Amino acid sequence: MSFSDSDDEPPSLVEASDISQPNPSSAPPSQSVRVPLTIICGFLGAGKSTLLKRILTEKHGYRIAVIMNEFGDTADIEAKTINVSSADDPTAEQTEEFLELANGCLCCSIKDTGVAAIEKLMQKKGAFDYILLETTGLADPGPIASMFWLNEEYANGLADIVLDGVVCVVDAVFGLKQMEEDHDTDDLKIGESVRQVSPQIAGSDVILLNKSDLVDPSLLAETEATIKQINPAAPIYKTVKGDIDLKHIIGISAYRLPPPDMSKPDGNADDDTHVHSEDCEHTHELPPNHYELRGISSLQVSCGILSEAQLDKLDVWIRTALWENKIEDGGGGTSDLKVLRCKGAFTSEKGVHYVLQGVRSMYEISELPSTDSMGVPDTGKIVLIGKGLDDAVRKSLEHVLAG
Ligand SMILES: Nc1nc2c(ncn2[C@@H]2O[C@H](COP(=O)(O)OP(=O)(O)OP(=O)(O)O)[C@@H](O)[C@H]2O)c(=O)[nH]1
Repeated sequence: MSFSDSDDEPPSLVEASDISQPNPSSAPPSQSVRVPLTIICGFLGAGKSTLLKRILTEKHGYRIAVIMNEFGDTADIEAKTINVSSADDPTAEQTEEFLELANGCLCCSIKDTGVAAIEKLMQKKGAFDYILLETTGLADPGPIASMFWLNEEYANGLADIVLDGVVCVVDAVFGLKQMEEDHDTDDLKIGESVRQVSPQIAGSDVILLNKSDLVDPSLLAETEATIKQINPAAPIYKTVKGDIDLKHIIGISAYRLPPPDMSKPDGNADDDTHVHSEDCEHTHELPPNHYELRGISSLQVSCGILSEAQLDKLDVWIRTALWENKIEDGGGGTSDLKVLRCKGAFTSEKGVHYVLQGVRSMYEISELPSTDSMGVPDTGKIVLIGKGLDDAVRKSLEHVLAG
């Protein structure tokens, strides 16, 4: 099922996407295979370009098209420059440039990350298996993610793209300070300030805590704990100069599979998804179910096996929360909220595993194919990330999930 607040019609079933995985040795994908795309966001100077430069220069065997706002100091990479011209856009040559790199990657420099530029990249489909899209340091990934997610209605190139996930690079030196500054605003307005880093963390599926070489372990642990409180569903990897195994950031199918920490009933991330270093002295507590912070916070509610009636009630609850930005608080009143991102995994009494994914007002509840449901527990969990997620919201959701 997929829904958005612009839908007037009853929900309709959407076919599971044909998601391709990176396959370095294979022939170019056929025209029918959708190209996965990962959005990379992060605050100014956090290390996005450094991560992308690493991807563009290392021998990893992937044929990745990287879309950057500018080449910067990667321009000296041994490469063949391709000019792109288009009959309908004579200025394309001035605004875009492609570099074919020795390691098989395709680097695309564009002045903006608008639809037209990405459609132009898709004209070269077959030359790459994967797209990484760097946003500017100020961009909230939510609207861009929405554009690529559930994008069947887009003509031309975009419908051939499937959103794989959103990766946020957080500056280990300044990240905590930036998150604290975000909490100076405690209303329900999102994106009022272009300086906010918390919406980027909230909207991401993986977090890279970069520049971890520059801070002491206690600050690193405190920053990590605060990120977890904003977004408990995203694994956090501590990195130096973007040094990360690509399998952690690409091909994760974040919009198709349950979040990694939901494969465990207690909600804690797998050790495999949480990289510890020898300096990593974890004195911090695991995040509580509800983090009472001004600004963006998160809420996790667990549930047992759900009846069909409960599934219907849950659907109505989510729709009301996401589309009307309010819920009934159980005492005859309503509570205002603003959900930026929601994720969930739960099981029906028929034994069907469902995955909930939501980006702002868009959401989807899809059946998890039996091939992906191995090891997924019958107990479920819903995670909401946004503003106004107070105790009344938690109780209201618990009430729906309890029967
Ligand atoms: N010591 C250290 N320096 C880093 C690390 N990652 C990036 N840097 C440096 O930090 C500076 C900023 O890194 P960039 O990769 O340009 O950051 P960015 O997020 O792309 O910056 P904007 O494009 O301005 O948003 C550069 O001088 C990098 O060399 C790291 O892990 N450790």
